[in-house]
Amino acid sequence: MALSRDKKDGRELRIHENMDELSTNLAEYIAELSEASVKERGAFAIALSGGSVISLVRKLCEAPFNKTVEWAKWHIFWADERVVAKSHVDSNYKLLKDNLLTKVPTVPGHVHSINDTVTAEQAAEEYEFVIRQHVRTRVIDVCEINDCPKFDLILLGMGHDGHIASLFPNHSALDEKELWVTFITDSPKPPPERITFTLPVINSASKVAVVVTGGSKAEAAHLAIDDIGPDCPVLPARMVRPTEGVLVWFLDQAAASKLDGAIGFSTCGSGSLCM
Ligand SMILES: O=C1O[C@H](COP(=O)(O)O)[C@@H](O)[C@H](O)[C@H]1O
Repeated sequence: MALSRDKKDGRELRIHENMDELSTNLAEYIAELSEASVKERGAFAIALSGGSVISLVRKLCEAPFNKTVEWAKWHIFWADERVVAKSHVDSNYKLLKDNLLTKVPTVPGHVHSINDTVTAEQAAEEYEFVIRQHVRTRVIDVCEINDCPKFDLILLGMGHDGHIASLFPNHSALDEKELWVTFITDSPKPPPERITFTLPVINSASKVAVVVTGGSKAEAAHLAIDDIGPDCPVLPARMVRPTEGVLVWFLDQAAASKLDGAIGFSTCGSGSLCM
């Protein structure tokens, strides 16, 4: 069992001894949310990002998840996408297709990737339109506070610089308040052209999970999670604060190594961490 720590403000930290434990715990979490959403609303609307988190969701292709999850009820979106061809190695769609979509019985018509034949600006506009249609039919729930889409789960990774989705530090896209999906053409991490959910959409989700692994992201995890005080740099990951929803951080021990109190994490039995 992973160490689970609840922060005062409703955030939850789950710290895992190794990647296998993390991916199992993440798969269980996603499967439980899927089951609950299907029972309550008849659908599970999930938005995923790209990057290293996708190798961790591969566990869903294994037993028991491959058989128990109601894949036909999944409606799959991307929290961010690189504006490249779907067959390109940088495509977040291709990453998920290769790692999950070709291995479990999702419904092709429920997989909502961007139009890769238009500009980043047009792709963002079209993608927002697609999401609006799904909110209208309540395949995606709606947040009563701001009428934003309320995804059942938004699954994010975090970059070394603290970026989430394609929202990078000090970028004007972080200030977007009206649009649900915006575009950038100057991503500091290649490729430059991307579309991304905006913070209002991310923070309207029912559940947001941020997955961070590896010691090279430990400093960013510390700056994103701990109470740093007024001099804290503005990290996009720190701006993930679901208004009504729940935020869960999934970390491995290396990524958690610089968190306040990390000195007290120790192994206490097979696969467990305790403080
Ligand atoms: O460019 C991106 O980077 C982040 C983080 O990727 P990682 O490989 O360092 O985990 C990812 O979450 C995002 O979707 C992607 O477009």
